[in-house]
Amino acid sequence: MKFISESFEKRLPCYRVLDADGYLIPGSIFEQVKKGLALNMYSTMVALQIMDTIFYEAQRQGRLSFYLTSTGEEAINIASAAALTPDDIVLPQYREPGVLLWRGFTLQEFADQLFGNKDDYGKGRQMPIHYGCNKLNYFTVSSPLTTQLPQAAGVAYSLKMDKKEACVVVYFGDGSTSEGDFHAGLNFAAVMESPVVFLCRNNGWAISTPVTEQFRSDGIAIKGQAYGIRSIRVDGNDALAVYSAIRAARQMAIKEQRPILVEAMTYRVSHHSTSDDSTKYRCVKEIEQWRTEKNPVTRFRKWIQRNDWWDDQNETELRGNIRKQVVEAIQAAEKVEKPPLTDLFGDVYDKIPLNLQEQERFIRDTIKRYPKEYPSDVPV
Ligand SMILES: Cc1ncc(C[n+]2csc(CCOP(=O)(O)OP(=O)(O)O)c2C)c(N)n1
Ligand SMILES: [K+]
Repeated sequence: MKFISESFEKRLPCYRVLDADGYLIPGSIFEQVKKGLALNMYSTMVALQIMDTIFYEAQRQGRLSFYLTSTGEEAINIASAAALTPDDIVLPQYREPGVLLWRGFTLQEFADQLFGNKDDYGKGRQMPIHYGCNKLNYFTVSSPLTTQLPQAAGVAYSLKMDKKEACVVVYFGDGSTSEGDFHAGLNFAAVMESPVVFLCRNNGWAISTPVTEQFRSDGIAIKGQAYGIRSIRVDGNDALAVYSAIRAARQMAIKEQRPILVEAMTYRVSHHSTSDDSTKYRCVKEIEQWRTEKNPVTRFRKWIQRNDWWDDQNETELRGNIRKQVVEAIQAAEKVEKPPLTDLFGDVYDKIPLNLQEQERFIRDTIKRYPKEYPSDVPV
């Protein structure tokens, strides 16, 4: 009689290419990244940083109702996006706007969604940061955690039936793996042999819940094996490692028609969102260390600068340009009128159900009674 041990003698290794100081680790195997691609990746990481900083401040000024940054997870966002082709379908959680940025979503399109104006594709019906874009193969962010995983298994199965040269990439956090949908999604994809890359951003925290209170396993990658899914753990703050791992995962998913699980180790440097103060549950020293020494954008910059592809002047120009573009996008989005009130109720159900009809009557009455409390520019 032999029980399988609940623990492993050794933790799963973590795939790395660049060390903490941006030097190539001798002997590491990785996909070459040429100058053009490297500079595009770096510029987009910086754009994500700046977009996050300015939108976050706009929320603090009361101009936006909500915001959430990807600070510390720029390499996972951009390097994974760079490893895909535009035909690959993305099912995001909410901390991956960099994937959309990489695919060409403009700063104006981001700002329009955040302000919920009439140019927003969601017609202002979603909270800020719930981006989505049909033409860029990016499903709309949905707040209920982990619903995107079983959906991804299904979307990938449809690619399989259509014999497409593409896969699905589905993003989620460590906390999301505690939902039943995580297990349903992995098992479904394994059994149905769906070409999907499950990309877990293991950033240590699910709002105030640390991973130590989330699971007793050696992280997430090990769980793939239990479902019969090939898996890897990768340093999520190492853009070259993320790029290579996702390229390989995508290739295997499509060629071998199978799911792959990637666990990217990182840290959520920002507060969970603008509704959170993370210094209430974690120490400031830890946050600062990840913001500075372990910063994925700085690490990648050291590598491109050592290759003589980048200098301080390039940096100043890039940052100045992007800052200007973000501010202009905010100013333009603020001026665009809100969608008409009818859009709040139509366009979801074929026939508007009774409870929604009642809600519509209620809000119209309320606006009539308290006209000063509602913006006069909302067309009814
Ligand atoms: C089903 C469900 N339960 C709880 C929440 C509330 N909630 C929103 S974000 C979050 C933390 C998720 O953490 P994780 O998946 O690790 O992603 P991260 O925010 O760290 O990127 C929680 C609990 C929710 N949105 N949906
Ligand atoms: K979801």
